[in-house]
Amino acid sequence: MALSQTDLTRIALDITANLSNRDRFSRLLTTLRETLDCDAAALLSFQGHQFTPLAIDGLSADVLGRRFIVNEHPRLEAIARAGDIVRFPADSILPDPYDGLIPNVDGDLKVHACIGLPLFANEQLIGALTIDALDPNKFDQFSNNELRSISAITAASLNNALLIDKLEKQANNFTITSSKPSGQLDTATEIIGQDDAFLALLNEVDVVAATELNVLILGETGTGKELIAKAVHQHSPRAHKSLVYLNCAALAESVAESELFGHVKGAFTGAISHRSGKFEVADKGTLFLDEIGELPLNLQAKLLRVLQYGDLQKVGDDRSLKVDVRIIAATNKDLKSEVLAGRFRADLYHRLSVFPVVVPPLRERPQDIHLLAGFFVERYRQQLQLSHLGLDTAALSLLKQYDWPGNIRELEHAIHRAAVLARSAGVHNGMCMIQPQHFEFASHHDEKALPHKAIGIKQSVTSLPQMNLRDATDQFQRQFIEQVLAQTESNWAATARSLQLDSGNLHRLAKRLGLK
Ligand SMILES: Nc1ncnc2c1ncn2[C@@H]1O[C@H](COP(=O)(O)OP(=O)(O)OP(=O)(O)O)[C@@H](O)[C@H]1O
Repeated sequence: MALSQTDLTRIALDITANLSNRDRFSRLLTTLRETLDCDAAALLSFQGHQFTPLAIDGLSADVLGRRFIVNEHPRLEAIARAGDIVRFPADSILPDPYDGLIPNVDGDLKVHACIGLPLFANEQLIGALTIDALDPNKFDQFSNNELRSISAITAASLNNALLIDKLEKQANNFTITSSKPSGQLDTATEIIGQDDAFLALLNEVDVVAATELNVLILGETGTGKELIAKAVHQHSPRAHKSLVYLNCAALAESVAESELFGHVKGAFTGAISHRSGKFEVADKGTLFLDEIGELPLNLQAKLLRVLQYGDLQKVGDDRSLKVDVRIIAATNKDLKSEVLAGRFRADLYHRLSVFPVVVPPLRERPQDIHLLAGFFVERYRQQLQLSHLGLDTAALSLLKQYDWPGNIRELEHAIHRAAVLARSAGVHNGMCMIQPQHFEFASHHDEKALPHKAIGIKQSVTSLPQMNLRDATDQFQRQFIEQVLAQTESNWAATARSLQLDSGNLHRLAKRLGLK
């Protein structure tokens, strides 16, 4: 027997230690790695055809943020189906999901020892433990029965943790679903983040969601305000009703009032039929007013009236209409200064800011960078149909050094672009690796605190030659808009005027370029 009673007792004690789940699982994995003398180990939970890493040891930090959809990863699929320990032959042709993800080991993991231990509770698969070693004979000394004992102890611990999570409604695996129009399938977006401040925010979301209070979501661009707004709605008693979205920055002045409140036939030239506004569509549900700081003053007065009395008038109609709508508003502006500057009504501000929620910028959540990076790497691995996509250690540390003025959206775009460049650089040993040079900011990352706006257009044009025309044009537009935005202190309406663009068009362009 290769495993002693003491080893098993040590494993059992580790998981009963009075620690948070996260710490308990990391400790368990460290003990397992030492006991089994393996090079990498991972504990994953299983839900809805997906494995989610809960703790990893010996693997690249970004693995924690990856979400492994079972039918995309043949080894994990084999573990999920097996019902018992799976020992993969050292030369198994099934690709290993961790290929290239063991730091300091060349991308090629092809011949190595790998065992999967499915974890069950009441005959239901709740997770898996995977152990990998570079020496192909490493695990020969352990009998299946010994491995089953480890599996049973781990499964019991995981099951307990999941039950506690459920009871406490812990918010660290918040998932929100978004209904796509025209009968498309619902997609789920997980809100990734384990930083303490971020978990506190998710807790606030849970608390306020249960009430009828209006919510004001504050935070820099790209921090995830829209995702938080969806989470508030989906955790609220209105979840079964609509969540209606309106971007106040994209409202063309001529139709803004009708967009919000609707119009009756003949109200103005072109009003050939009755039209419901967003408020009416959101009746009994939630209206999400994104970029509320951009709402023109005349409409602020009308919005205030609906919030005060719950009734509205359609354009061209004298009658008023009662609506029951919960408002969630979001802005990346400092609304208090907007009030002081006379650009935002104080009374509306007070109505909206009953429950302000502040989403922290990514640079204040440094521990979440590798999670989010892993999450997006796996997303673009799938989208680009690559069998393996890794982020090398230097690239990951570069991501951690950068200050992310465009926050999570910028990180997502950076990973997408880097994945495309890594793919074009070629696949080696079945592995595609994202490296520091695949990030746009790599060349000036020493100037960490340097905001985007300070990067001279001329300077970056000289570093464009390996791009195609479209990417180069996008980059130029992005930087040009950023410079004008900097001059207007992030006032989108003023930026649109300066660029002589319609604000709706600027909004769409900025979204496409990843600026919004
Ligand atoms: N915690 C998170 N986990 C996973 N994805 C996230 C998270 N936060 C944001 N994202 C993703 O980042 C992108 C930007 O998020 P979102 O649109 O919610 O930001 P925002 O703060 O509303 O931006 P803006 O102020 O520019 O409208 C989206 O693709 C979103 O899905």
